[in-house]
Amino acid sequence: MSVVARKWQELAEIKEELAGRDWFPGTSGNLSIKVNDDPLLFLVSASGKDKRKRTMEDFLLVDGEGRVVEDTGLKASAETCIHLEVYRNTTAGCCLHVHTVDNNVVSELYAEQGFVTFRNQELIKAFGIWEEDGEITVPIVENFADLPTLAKEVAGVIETNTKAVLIRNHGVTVWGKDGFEAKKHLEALEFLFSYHLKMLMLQPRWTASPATAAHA
Ligand SMILES: CSC[C@@H](O)[C@@H](O)C(=O)COP(=O)(O)O
Ligand SMILES: [Zn+2]
Repeated sequence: MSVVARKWQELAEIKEELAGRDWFPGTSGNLSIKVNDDPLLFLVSASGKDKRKRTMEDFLLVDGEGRVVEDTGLKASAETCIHLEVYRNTTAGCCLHVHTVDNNVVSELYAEQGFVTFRNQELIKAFGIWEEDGEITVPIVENFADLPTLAKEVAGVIETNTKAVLIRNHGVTVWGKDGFEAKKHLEALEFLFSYHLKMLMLQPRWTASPATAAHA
């Protein structure tokens, strides 16, 4: 099996799992997986499709400039430029983007602060953070209809330890060294978002930490 075929299958399986969680409402979301480092080549989902369906046309091969390598008449994800920035600025091997109610609400709650930090949660270990007081911070950027502008915003907040970026009232973009790690990071983050919002609903004055007290 060729590398492209292998990576295609890996991404298709991840897509199916995320679809099973209902994380692709209204054709939203996109996924990519690196096929080659240098020159950069990655598979990215086709634009505007129902990502809950598995077809032979789900992904397109794209180069380091975001250009489709082989014209199949399909369009690569409108947000390919964001995936491109992730590959340019990190060592990611896979990048996942989903719109969920939880990630949208958290992005809106902490938009002014520009980030959200999670502490005191076992699942923080999913990010490879094993310290007693480990924490994970997710930067939040404004949403822009102009996608090259949005991609630059995302690139601008990526630091060495950044694993994800929240886009305000839009969704989250998460990555990992491979498909397994990217999915692990995404699942852990959505757990943290959901826990955070449930605690706030039960105890409106609850704060995960002083650093996330902006809503109090
Ligand atoms: C109507 S879905 C929202 C889209 O504008 C976009 O944010 C998205 O996530 C999917 O875009 P796509 O071009 O299909 O990859
Ligand atoms: Zn989106």
